[in-house]
Amino acid sequence: MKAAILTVSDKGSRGQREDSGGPLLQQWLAGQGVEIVCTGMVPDELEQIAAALREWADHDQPELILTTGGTGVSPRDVTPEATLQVLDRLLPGFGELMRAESLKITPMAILSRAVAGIRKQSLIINLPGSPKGAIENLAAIWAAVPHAVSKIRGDSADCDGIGRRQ
Ligand SMILES: Nc1ncnc2c1ncn2[C@@H]1O[C@H](COP(=O)(O)OP(=O)(O)OP(=O)(O)O)[C@@H](O)[C@H]1O
Ligand SMILES: Nc1nc2c(c(=O)[nH]1)N[C@H]1C(S)=C(S)[C@@H](COP(=O)(O)O)O[C@H]1N2
Repeated sequence: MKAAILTVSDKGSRGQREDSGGPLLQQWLAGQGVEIVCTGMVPDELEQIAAALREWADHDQPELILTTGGTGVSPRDVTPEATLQVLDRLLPGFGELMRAESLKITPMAILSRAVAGIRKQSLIINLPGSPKGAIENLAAIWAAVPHAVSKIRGDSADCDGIGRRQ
């Protein structure tokens, strides 16, 4: 599986804060055997976020595109709106499960407006900006990702018993 990671951060883009979220996600994904083919950082600007997602989904075509940051309630948090602009199809369950699992960790999980969905052949998932939060959310939904990306690409794998909790 190939993946891309987009860090959405005003401070990071201004060089005011080292992006620790992006590299941590790369490390976690490498542990799952995922090849990182694109990484990038943009400020919390809707058009820039949307342009990066379109570019990667339409040209680089990684199976998985993760964003980290900008999913909260701060005035400049617009990652979900940018993501919805570029999606062909919405996958509500990813955001639902991320919030449900995160609520077991922090009540602040209700502040996450993260969305996920499909653009062409890429699965796009929003993660929160805090590095710890990003990993927690990714781990919460990871069991469904390999099957999701194979079905998005038209593989005929059937769904019976896939990832069933033991
Ligand atoms: N607790 C944290 N520790 C380290 N880095 C963080 C933390 N929270 C956020 N970041 C970095 O900021 C990025 C954007 O996350 P978030 O949207 O929460 O930032 P912010 O705090 O709203 O401010 P900004 O958008 O200016 O970075 C993250 O991808 C990560 O690189
Ligand atoms: N698992 C988990 N989910 C989490 C968090 C966290 O620390 N752990 N942070 C919450 C907080 S404080 C916010 S503001 C929202 C959105 O974060 P973002 O604005 O950094 O994207 O994610 C929420 N979801």
